[in-house]
Amino acid sequence: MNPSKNDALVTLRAPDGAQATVSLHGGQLLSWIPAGGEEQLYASPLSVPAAGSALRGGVPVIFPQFALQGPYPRHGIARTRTWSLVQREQGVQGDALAVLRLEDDADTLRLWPHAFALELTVRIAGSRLEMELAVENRGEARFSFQAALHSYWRVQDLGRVQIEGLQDRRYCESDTGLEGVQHSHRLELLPGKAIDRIVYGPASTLRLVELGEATTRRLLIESEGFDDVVVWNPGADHGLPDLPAADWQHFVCVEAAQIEHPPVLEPGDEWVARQALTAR
Ligand SMILES: O=P(O)(O)OC[C@H]1O[C@@H](O)[C@H](O)[C@@H](O)[C@@H]1O
Repeated sequence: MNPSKNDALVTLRAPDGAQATVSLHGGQLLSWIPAGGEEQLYASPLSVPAAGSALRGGVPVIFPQFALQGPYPRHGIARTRTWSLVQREQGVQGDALAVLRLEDDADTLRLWPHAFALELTVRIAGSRLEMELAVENRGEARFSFQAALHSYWRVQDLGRVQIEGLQDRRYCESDTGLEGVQHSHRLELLPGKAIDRIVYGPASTLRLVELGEATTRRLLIESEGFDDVVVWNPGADHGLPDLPAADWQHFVCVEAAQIEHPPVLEPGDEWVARQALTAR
């Protein structure tokens, strides 16, 4: 990501040195550096904010549709819109937080005919990041939706990465429709080979583990309210114009998601889900 081309960045700094950057374009967390630690998120250097398009990297918000599982724009309408900053606090509780909001307007109503509000809260302190997504029905008719926090976790070398905690869960490969059950505790990624898998609930605590020469990096991923998880990497033959050719090996998406059972919201009702990350 080229920050100089993005004048809508909100930076957060906690008293202990933890830092984060959020883009109003897409309401998207782009960077998270735990106190005394290293960047945890991948953001493509070829991705620039542009009206109607999504940034590649960080944590795009998927709402109200996952991928092309319905008639609306791919991954919904939130990641391509400009959000507002409604609250920013630094140091009050020893942490830093930002609250971003997106409401329906004439454009969103053309794309998805419902009155809604989304609020994304990002809070950092020490080695922890918390993200909360709230969806409110501001209209007069009920609606259902899918949602995800499409998190691009930065890794040094995808070949050394495994995801722990998905055992005994059903999955579906999005590209082939192949269904199965994840039997082993560890999902090892095959470098160069694409993976695009929805793992269905119930939610559990996951660990992203990268085995290094000298040290092992661990990211604890806890979610609440999101039943499903998407594991995605486009592989070596990705052909994505906004991703450098070799960068597939420097991230894996582990997305907290609500896909299989879309929540139904009555007028005035709210749905809230969270993910919390701890870097170790
Ligand atoms: O290129 P996009 O629209 O950002 O989508 C990236 C990927 O996002 C993942 O969530 C989907 O499972 C993949 O199918 C998709 O390719």
